Amino acid sequence: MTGTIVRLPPFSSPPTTSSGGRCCSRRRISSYVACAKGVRKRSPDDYHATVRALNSKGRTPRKSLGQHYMLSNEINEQLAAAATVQEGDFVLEIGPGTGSLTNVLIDAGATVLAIEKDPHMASLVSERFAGTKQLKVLQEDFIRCHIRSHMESLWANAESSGKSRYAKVVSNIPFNISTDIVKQLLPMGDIFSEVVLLLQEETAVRLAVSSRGTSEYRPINVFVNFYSVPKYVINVPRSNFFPQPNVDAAVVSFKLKQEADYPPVPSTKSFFSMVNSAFNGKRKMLRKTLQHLSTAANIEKALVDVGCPATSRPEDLTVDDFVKLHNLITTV
Ligand SMILES: C[S@@+](CC[C@H](N)C(=O)[O-])C[C@H]1O[C@@H](n2cnc3c(N)ncnc32)[C@H](O)[C@@H]1O
Repeated sequence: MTGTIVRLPPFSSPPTTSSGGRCCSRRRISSYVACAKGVRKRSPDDYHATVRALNSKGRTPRKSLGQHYMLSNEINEQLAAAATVQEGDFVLEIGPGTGSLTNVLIDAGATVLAIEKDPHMASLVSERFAGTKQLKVLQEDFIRCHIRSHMESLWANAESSGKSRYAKVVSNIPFNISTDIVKQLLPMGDIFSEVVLLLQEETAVRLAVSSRGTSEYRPINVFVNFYSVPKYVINVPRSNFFPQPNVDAAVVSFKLKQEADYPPVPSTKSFFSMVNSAFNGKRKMLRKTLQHLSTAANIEKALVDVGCPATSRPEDLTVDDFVKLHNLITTV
């Protein structure tokens, strides 16, 4: 891939929203950036910075790394605003790419730890911000890295200056590993206060909107609501990325709970194991799917004690209902 010059469409004037005068569907940029309703505004600076950054390394975006670069500075600012990033904050950014979001975070006064798997992009972003004390770039795979120890070392200096030992996560992450990232981050309420991610729209809806009683309700919803308070922030049309993905995206924020605020279960391992079993037969009643844990009669009685019908299916239960049921029918 190295040596291939990335050609974005020529750009001579900033496209604006459909309500904002000049339309983005003008011929010059039409091949990559289709006019879309909703948020889409960017300055020529963002656009040219992305082109320059990619061209300087002769990089073609890699599909396997989910490299769809954000072209809209306005959306980067909305990501930062969703986490209320401000002077003195510590921010973890997963996958800085060309550094367009990194730039917004640094401008807001945050100290940023950026973890980038692609060595070319890691060196690109390091060069772009060379000399900036507010940024540390690590070339690592986030899924495999020891994020706790990285955060500890970031805090090591700051502790003497009395800054908080909490960080925020603000990232435009690769869609193909977004669920793994969410699963890794949400139980880290002891080091992260909020997590704001740009996700595939479908994933965003699944994680932040699907709720009890809907056919989309899954174990992941119990997990997300156990560890956090999720919020769907804004839809981001696919036309804001280069190269354009086949799907739209959305910003989701997760306010992380501290351990003391987790629903009270003696063992999270046992709890989530029960939740997974409960959803194994989604259309089946819990008295059947949880038979390995207790007798059908016990499960029915526990469900009634929880305040649910004895014939409940998994999609009928809130997180609290699952917690109470777990604590009644397991002996962990
Ligand atoms: C969707 S792009 C976003 C780039 C940039 N933040 C932006 O908004 O334009 C995802 C970025 O994550 C990087 N990436 C992919 N897998 C990763 C991993 N496992 N750990 C860290 N970074 C990863 C990619 O190389 C790419 O730079």
